[in-house]
Amino acid sequence: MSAIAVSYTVDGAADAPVVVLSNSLGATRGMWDPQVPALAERFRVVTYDTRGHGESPAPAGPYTLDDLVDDVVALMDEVGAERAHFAGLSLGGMTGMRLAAREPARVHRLALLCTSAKADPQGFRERAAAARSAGTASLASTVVSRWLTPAYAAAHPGLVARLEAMIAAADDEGYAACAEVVADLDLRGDLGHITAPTLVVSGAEDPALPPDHQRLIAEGIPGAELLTVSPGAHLPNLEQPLQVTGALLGHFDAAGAAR
Ligand SMILES: O=C(O)CCC(=O)CC(=O)O
Repeated sequence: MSAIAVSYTVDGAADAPVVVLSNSLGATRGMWDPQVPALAERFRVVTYDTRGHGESPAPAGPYTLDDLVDDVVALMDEVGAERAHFAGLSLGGMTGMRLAAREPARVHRLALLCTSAKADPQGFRERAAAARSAGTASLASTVVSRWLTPAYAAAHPGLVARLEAMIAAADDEGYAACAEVVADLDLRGDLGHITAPTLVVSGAEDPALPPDHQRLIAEGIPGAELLTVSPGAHLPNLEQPLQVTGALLGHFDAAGAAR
């Protein structure tokens, strides 16, 4: 399958270095709302909806991880970014690892949040089957229970409701095809080929992709740094926005300091 034109938003000065932000399974680019304003003070921030999500097209599956990477490369071409910093969470991080390994010249610095080089294939195949048979709404409350720690969710019922609605609005087939991408991938052989300076972020209480997954990534990518956010579950950028935004700013700003 060739690249599709994904839906995206650009914030920040036109001549600033570009940062691309990539969403997790079931989310949209709106998941980066807590990060965009601060990042956009120093960077040209491109957020997009992975195919099958949000306002992007949901072509019939199957998709491969390389299809998702092709979409990012086309997006970078579209916004005129020969090279960009890239941050991705979970599925977005998987896209980022493959992008950085396959197209090293296109990635300046990489941030990988709550992601995995090899996830549980059976669980994601079951998730895909459930999305197809009962719709993404049937998954929403279980998935959100992994995105936030129980205490934070209890204190933020409005956020929980918005996140559940976001998942319920995801295209059933698009979600399923992306879940199968996660089921099929094995990026362990790619890690040693990633040359972009890399920050890996874990949520200490992430029940979806626990910190062991990120430790393996950090050990496999030469020179990678590992940060654990606590308390934090699968979407610590929502629960600990200041810490996660600060870590991204520090990591991407280091490019300027090193110049
Ligand atoms: O979040 C992702 O992109 C993949 C892992 C996942 O679906 C975790 C979850 O929401 O349960």
